[in-house]
Amino acid sequence: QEPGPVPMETGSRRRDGHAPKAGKKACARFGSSSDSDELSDEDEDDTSGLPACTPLAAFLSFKQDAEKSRASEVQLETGKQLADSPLVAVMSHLLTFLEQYSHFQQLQQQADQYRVQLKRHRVQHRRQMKALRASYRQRLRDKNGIIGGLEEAIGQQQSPGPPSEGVHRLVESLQGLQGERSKLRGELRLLHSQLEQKEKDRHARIQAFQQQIDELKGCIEEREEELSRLRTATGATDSEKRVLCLSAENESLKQNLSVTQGLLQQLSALPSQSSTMLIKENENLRSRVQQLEICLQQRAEQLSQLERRSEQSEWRRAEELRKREDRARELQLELDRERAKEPAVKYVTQTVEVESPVTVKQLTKARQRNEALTERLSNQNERCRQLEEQIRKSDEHSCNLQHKIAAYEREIGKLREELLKEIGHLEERKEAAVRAAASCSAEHFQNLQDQFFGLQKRLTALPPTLRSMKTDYASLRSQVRNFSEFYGAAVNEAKKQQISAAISEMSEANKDLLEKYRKEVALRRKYHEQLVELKNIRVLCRVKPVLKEDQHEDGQSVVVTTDPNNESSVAVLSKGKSRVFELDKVFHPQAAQEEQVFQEIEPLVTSCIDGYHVCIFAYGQTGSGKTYTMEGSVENPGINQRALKHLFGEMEERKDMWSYAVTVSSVEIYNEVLDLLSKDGEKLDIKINPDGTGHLHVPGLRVIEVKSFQHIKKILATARRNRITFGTQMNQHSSRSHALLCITVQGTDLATGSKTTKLNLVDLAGSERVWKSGAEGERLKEAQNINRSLLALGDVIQALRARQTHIPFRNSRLTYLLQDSLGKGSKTVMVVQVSALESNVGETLCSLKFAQRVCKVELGPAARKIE
Ligand SMILES: Nc1ncnc2c1ncn2[C@@H]1O[C@H](COP(=O)(O)OP(=O)(O)OP(=O)(O)O)[C@@H](O)[C@H]1O
Repeated sequence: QEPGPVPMETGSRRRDGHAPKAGKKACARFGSSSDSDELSDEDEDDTSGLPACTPLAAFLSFKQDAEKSRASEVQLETGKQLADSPLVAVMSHLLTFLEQYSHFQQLQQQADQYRVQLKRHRVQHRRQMKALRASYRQRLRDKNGIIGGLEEAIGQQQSPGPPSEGVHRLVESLQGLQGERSKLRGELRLLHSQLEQKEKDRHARIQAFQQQIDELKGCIEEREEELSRLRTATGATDSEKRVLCLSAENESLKQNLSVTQGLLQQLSALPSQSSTMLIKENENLRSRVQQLEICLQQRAEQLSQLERRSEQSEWRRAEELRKREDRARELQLELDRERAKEPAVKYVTQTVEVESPVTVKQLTKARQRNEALTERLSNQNERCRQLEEQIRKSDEHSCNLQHKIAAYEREIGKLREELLKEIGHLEERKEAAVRAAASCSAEHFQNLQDQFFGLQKRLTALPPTLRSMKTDYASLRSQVRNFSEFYGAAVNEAKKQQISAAISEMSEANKDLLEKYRKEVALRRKYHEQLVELKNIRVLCRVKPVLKEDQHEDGQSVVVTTDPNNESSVAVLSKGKSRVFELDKVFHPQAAQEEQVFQEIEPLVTSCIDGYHVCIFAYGQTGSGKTYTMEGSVENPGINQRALKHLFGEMEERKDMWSYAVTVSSVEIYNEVLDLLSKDGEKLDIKINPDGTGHLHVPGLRVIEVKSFQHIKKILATARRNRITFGTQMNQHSSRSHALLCITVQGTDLATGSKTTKLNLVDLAGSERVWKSGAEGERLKEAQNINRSLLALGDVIQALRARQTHIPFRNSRLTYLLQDSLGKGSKTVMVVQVSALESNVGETLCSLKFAQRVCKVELGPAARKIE
């Protein structure tokens, strides 16, 4: 049963586990909320509830379809379907996982929405705070203006004259207002600090909330990862874990949901707190305004009292003035009356003057009194004028004050209206914000509740599914267990069969290979023998190891290298270039005398017994190890001794069929030909044998017949002792001559006749550069002779290579003596000795070039010397 299209594709979360673009965008914006305080309109639009078409809905519809089709399938093919039930169980597993996955997606969406909502609330709160602060500032400014105006008025009142009692009171009231203002300022500061504190608390709470959301998100992501892992992974043992994990996840989801609800309630509580704070502040402001109004009314009353008092004092003054005027008029009238009675008075006065001095005195007193009264009257008049002036001024002042009070009252009325308007506006906005937040919170709460109920329903529906999954899983596990056993047995069987087949195949192949290898070896041997027979000259190269005594120059490097994978090539590094020489065989510096070097020579020595002339000679610069290779040391003998030992061994093996006679002679070519085996070092010469064979011989040369290997060892020791050596700068025991050990083997077989063969073992003197070896006098002469004879050998080789008709054997005693060995029908081996040191690179190159030339020489097929 195919599961059909994957429902995840229709959801807002993609298969690769990334959040959808809108959600991501909201997250990114929320993360960078510190950068921008304002929330864009787009953000506000984004957060209007859950999406209508969720992946869960799509998934559920898909699941229903799948279940329907599954039921129909079950009805149709009951017996057959039972066999496929594990597959169906796996499908239901997968569907449950998908359900969980879509639920995780929903949770994440909710978390995103919470974040956006929180941000919006925060922005709104900030706006409100900002407006409140601005209104406070404005009010403070207005009050400052009012107080400034009052202060100005007081200053104006104080400047013209001495302040009256009313003015004092006004100043006092102004001072009270100023105190009030400072108090208000203090309150405002307190409010500011409280606001800041609240802001900080709110910020901390928002951060804590954000952290919780992040944790929730991380948890959801972990679950997602785990789900994806579970989804991708298959296998029987994981299913049980999956069931446990899912139940644990459901529990944690429940907890998360309750936490989120609590956070939401907190969120919805936040705007109401801010609104209560605003109401309180508004009330405070109103009470302040009322206080100010009361204060103003009091001041108005005070002013009216002042006016009344001033009116009363004016009236009193006017009354007193009137009384005084009346009195003055009465006095004037009395005076006039008195004046009118002048004669009588005059008479009386005269009488009085005449009659009584007492009366005169009384008269003067009366006059004085009259003058004082007149003065008093004038003073009273002056005082009245002053009072009138003062009354006029106080009238003017009170009029001004009344104007100002009216203006203040107007301003206060305006302010009150504005303030009321503002308060009303703020209240409206606050109520609208509270209403919006409450509706939004209620809506979200409702949504969350719905989801919670949905989740609860699903959770209640989960256990039977889990039980069915468990049973399916148990059956699957038993199947898988049986399958693994069966599979293991089958695999073991197959492996055994495979292994045995492979072993038999391998042994067959090995047999074939062995056979082929044997054939190859035989063929190689055959071809090699054919080649040797055809070419009959082989060139071997031996590289001398770097010894301690050779490193007398510091910083000498090794320039000759051998290739372990290619035994016929040697490379020389000269002037930064590597030159490779191809020879028949190259021995590496650590090659042993027996194991490597002699083994290569051994077949040739054997062929000497078989009836061939064999010549082995060592060539190379002085000190390169020629004598070491040919003679060797007492502990580690060279080719000479090993060849003779091998020869005697072979003869011993063939003694039943053959009888052998071996003779040995040894000559040294040192300026002259000398016999190394005679005691006095007799001088000899090379001649053609008079026996008619055309072979060369040295008349007078001591030829010793040897019977055993021990005997020959003694002869070799004698020859070594008699050989001329001197110390040079290149070699402490430099051989100053070419030494030739000539072994003649005469074998006799009654059936086939007899044969005589020669084995020439030649240790040539080393070529040397006299400026290097420091040769002088006798050594110089020796060196010249040596080099001359080696040159002659080079010429012979060149002629042989070029297949010239005339080979210049007679140009030197060396070539003359080696004529038989280098001529046609012989088997020859040249061992080229080279030094690996950089200081000898020139000589090494010369030796190797010569060796390569020799390599190209063909002596023609070897011929058995059977008589
Ligand atoms: N393969 C080797 N292993 C160890 N020592 C060696 C080897 N080859 C040469 N020597 C040492 O190097 C020194 C010089 O060698 P040798 O006398 O054989 O050189 P040479 O070519 O015969 O020189 P000359 O032509 O002057 O007689 C000797 O002391 C010898 O023991």
